Amino acid sequence: MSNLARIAITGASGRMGRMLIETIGQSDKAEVTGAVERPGHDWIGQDLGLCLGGAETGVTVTDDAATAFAAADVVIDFTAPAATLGFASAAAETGTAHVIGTTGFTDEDLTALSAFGGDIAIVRAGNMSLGVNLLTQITKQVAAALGPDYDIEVVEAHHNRKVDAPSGTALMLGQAAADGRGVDLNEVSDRGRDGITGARKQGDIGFAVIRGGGIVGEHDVIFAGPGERLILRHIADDRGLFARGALTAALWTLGKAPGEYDMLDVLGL
Ligand SMILES: NC(=O)C1=CN([C@@H]2O[C@H](COP(=O)(O)OP(=O)(O)OC[C@H]3O[C@@H](n4cnc5c(N)ncnc54)[C@H](OP(=O)(O)O)[C@@H]3O)[C@@H](O)[C@H]2O)C=CC1
Ligand SMILES: O=C(O)C1=N[C@H](C(=O)O)C[C@H](O)C1
Repeated sequence: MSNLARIAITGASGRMGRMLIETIGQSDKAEVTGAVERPGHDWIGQDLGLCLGGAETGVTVTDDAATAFAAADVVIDFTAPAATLGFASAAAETGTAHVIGTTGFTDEDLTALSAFGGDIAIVRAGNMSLGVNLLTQITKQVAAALGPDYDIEVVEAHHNRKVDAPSGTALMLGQAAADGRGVDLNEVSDRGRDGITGARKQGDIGFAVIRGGGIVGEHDVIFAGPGERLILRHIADDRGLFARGALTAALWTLGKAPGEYDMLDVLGL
């Protein structure tokens, strides 16, 4: 019997789903034992490897999440908010840990997700990379050190297929800046400027969004002060970065008590 961690992938045909399958395929610690797609998807009932244009894997793509999750130790989920809520419920039913990379949740979604942390280990992060999670810590530190005459702006750029804005990463960085300043992000965030907006309000944390081409993910945190600007930047060069982070998180959940965790917990930052 294999001692590899058994992983189910949701949204298997998506950009991140494919990258996760490739990354886990190269790992000597884990294997893909389940692949889930939405009902009616072309891949349902087909062998996962053949769907991806490779050799047969023996894993049949399914729309029955509960059955796929029951045969796995952990689910890795990069899909969409409504889908992830359903998958969290199924994972809680089967007692399977859930690693969530999906972004674009509302506050209500996040409250609903939290409830499942009582049943299973959930790791959720808007960005699974070491660099971005380190950057949240640095952002918090810089925001705490600089006074209110340093305006904080978060600028993010992504590919033209991305459906949510600002990105999950931008929101993590904005939250870190707000934490550093000891303020509530909801009260200071400025997320859309157009027309006669009036002057910038001191203390606001602004968000600006660029969408185009195949940009994997770029984030700047700008501290614009009197006579100087400090810019903290992260650039993701390829999606394998996020998949490797998600695999690290998945392996970390093995044997973990139920609860809500993030990548700071996983990475020990
Ligand atoms: N945390 C991180 O580090 C990262 C997070 N992300 C986030 O991950 C998410 C996915 O990104 P990406 O892979 O680029 O997006 P894609 O659109 O390429 O992939 C999403 C996949 O999820 C599937 N899906 C949607 N709803 C369901 C459902 N109900 N049941 C089963 N499958 C479903 C889609 O299927 P269909 O095509 O049929 O809709 C698609 O295969 C986004 O929220 C993105 O922001 C991305 C990269 C890194
Ligand atoms: O949709 C993406 O592609 C990405 N989404 C995440 C986000 O919303 O921050 C992470 C990464 O930047 C890529």
